[in-house]
Amino acid sequence: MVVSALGGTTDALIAAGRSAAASNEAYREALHGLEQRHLAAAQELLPTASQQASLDLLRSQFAELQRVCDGVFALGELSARTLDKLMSYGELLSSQLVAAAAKQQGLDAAWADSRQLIRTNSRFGNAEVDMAATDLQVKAYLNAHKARLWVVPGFIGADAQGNTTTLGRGGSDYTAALLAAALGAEVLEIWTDVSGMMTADPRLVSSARPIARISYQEAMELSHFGAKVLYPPTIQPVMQRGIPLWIKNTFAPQDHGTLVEVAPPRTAAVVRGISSISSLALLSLEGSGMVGIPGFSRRLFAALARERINVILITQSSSEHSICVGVNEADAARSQDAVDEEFATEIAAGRIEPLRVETGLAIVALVGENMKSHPGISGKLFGALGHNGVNIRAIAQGSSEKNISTVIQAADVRKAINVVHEAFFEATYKQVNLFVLGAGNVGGKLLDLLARQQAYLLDKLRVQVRVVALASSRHCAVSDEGLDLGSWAAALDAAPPLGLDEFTQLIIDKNLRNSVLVDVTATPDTVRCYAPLLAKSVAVVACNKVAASSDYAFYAHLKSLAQEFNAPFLFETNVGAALPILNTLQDLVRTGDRVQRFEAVLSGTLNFVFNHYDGSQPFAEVVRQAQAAGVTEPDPRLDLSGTDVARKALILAREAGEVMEMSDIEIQGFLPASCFEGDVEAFYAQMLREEAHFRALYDQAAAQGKKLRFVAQYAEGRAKVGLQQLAPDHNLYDLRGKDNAIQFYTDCYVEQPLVIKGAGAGGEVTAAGVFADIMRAVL
Ligand SMILES: NC(=O)C1=CN([C@@H]2O[C@H](COP(=O)(O)OP(=O)(O)OC[C@H]3O[C@@H](n4cnc5c(N)ncnc54)[C@H](OP(=O)(O)O)[C@@H]3O)[C@@H](O)[C@H]2O)C=CC1
Ligand SMILES: N[C@@H](CC=O)C(=O)O
Repeated sequence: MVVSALGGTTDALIAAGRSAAASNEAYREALHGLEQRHLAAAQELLPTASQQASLDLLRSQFAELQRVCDGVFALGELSARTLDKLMSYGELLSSQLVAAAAKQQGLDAAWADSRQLIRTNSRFGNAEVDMAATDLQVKAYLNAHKARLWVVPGFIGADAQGNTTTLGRGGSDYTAALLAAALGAEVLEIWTDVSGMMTADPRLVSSARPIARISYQEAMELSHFGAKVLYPPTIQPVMQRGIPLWIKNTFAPQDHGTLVEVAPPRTAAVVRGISSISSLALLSLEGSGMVGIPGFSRRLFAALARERINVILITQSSSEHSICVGVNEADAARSQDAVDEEFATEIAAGRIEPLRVETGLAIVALVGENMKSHPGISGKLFGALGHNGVNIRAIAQGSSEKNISTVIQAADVRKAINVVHEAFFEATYKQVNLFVLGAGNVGGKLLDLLARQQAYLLDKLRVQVRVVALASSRHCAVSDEGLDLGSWAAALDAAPPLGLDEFTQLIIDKNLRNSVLVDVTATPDTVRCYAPLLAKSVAVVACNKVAASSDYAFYAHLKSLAQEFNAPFLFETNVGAALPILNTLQDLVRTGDRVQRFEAVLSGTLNFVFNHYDGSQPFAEVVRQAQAAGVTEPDPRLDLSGTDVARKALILAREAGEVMEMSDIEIQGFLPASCFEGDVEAFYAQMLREEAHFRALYDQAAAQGKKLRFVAQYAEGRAKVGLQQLAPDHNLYDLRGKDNAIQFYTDCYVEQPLVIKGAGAGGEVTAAGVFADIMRAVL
């Protein structure tokens, strides 16, 4: 049984040593606290009658420890050798206590000093183990001494001169593995405080889960990074002897834990886990003077090795123009000096550049032995990162394909590791983070719809939709866990205001995976946040038509940002609400078809009005009913003037490939100009006064058995919108309620048009269309 120190002891001993070296007498107090803690542990562990020997032993060892620290205090210096000696007390004390307790339990137990077992070199602080000597010492010791249970301090060893050395933080696991290997143990169990190796660092990924079985190679790859469940060197000794290694949780022994073995059974998951390492610096040695000349890499690595700088990742492009290595950020400055000195002549001659050092980086890596037989793994990895705006600075993959490493900005690690985890672990749900602007007619319906569908999405699609921020023009509610959609209105009412720029910055700063801006306002203000968000790979879903019908240059800029940054910019509901009009048009264009012309009824409001108005009640009253039914724009004059239809015609023409501005659309209005003087109430009042005008329009059409329809027409680069009287044989005659309809004539649909028809306005259907766009953006 190998024992590590009581929690926090090693750190406390280091701190005590450092204060002593800094002439700070606080070390005495610290040692006293540690002593009390160990004495209390002894009293708790052993029966009163048999405590004395252990208490005496502890006191004498603390007296020794005190003398060592007094020496450090007197000298004002803490050497690596003395620090190793200081640190060793943690394990020496705890293991002697455990040995005493084991004997008390009636076990045939004995304590062995690992300094007599583990032989190392004299590199104090992180000594290297002499495996052969250790093997011999362990066997010789156990042959010479007899006990059924040996209790041994972990973490420490001794050099050939008998000086105490340490094996690196977490080194108790390593001690156990060395002993298991020397003894040819049947199994090695590591009892720790987590239930095994996890698919990702659980501090970063809440859905990370324990890995039941894993190969030595995979465990080695995972143990280097992230949540260090296992001290990395631990695996080597047991792997060489094929000794199975269990990682179990002391606090949940019933949990399965992780079995590390030669060949775990194949599972559906080709990726076993995802590792991450922060505080990385990328060193780039570049220059045309390197191309085709052997020896540059040897000199680069030798310069780093001389400084004892550990290289974490290596990559070189086939052009040989640059070599790139990843090192610990703490080693960056020393690396720069060492490499620039090594290549001083070539740098002076301009053959290579001084070493370029970039800090603030991190590695996210996929680990899995089965990846080698599966194409598409790296594609999926890069796709998942790319879709979330995570820029990959460097890539490394050996031909064994056990590990695919990507170097990214440290600020992106949490997002990156989560999207990669979502992409590779089926049982994991995908988290979608919404930032919603607008909670009016459509916005409110959307939030209620999300509330109703949340459970379905989680259960059936494994998608967790969260509204992280919700803003109206006066309030903004934010919740990192996602707002409770059952009470969004109360949360919004109680929330403070937030400006649009701050709202935009909030989305960028949160840097959450699968982020979507949802614009369900009608204002021109909000569209200014689209470009900065798309440039951060945040998807934009808008039923607000302002952006797509603004200046062509702005519309085209947003479309190109969406393409460049892999961020969907979706606005299906801009035309016909949830009817699949824009998606169908995009399919036509994508497949090389060309729209020759289209004819459409695109205003739910006007269709509602002309379907309900027959002179039996005032025209203005029917418009009010349309507004009450939620089909009009917040300002109904946009509908009645034909502007809303013109915007839709413009968006359709642009999506068909036309470069067109709003001023190119001919709007043939049918309302007297007087209706547009004043505010919305004045508008209604004036329509009432103009009732005769509307009655005349209706009567003329009805007299010929025709219906009034406000029609948008586009043909060969020209578009117009206006009121028409349609006969019963016209495709756009037979429309109910707030229906929209469009007929496309294209190179493929020459005689019989492609017709799309159905409810084309209203809060519910529009909300459903926005919801569909959100899903399209993230799935
Ligand atoms: N109705 C329909 O059938 C269809 C509608 N649409 C589009 O849906 C959009 C929304 O329409 P509708 O829901 O009726 O409009 P509403 O007027 O009912 O709601 C608009 C919402 O936007 C909020 N808002 C306004 N300015 C800002 C701002 N600067 N920042 C944050 N929030 C803001 C408003 O807040 P506050 O209450 O504080 O002012 C309100 O919550 C429109 O663009 C419309 O064209 C698209 C297709 C069909
Ligand atoms: N006000 C619009 C709503 C959808 O865009 C309409 O009437 O069609």
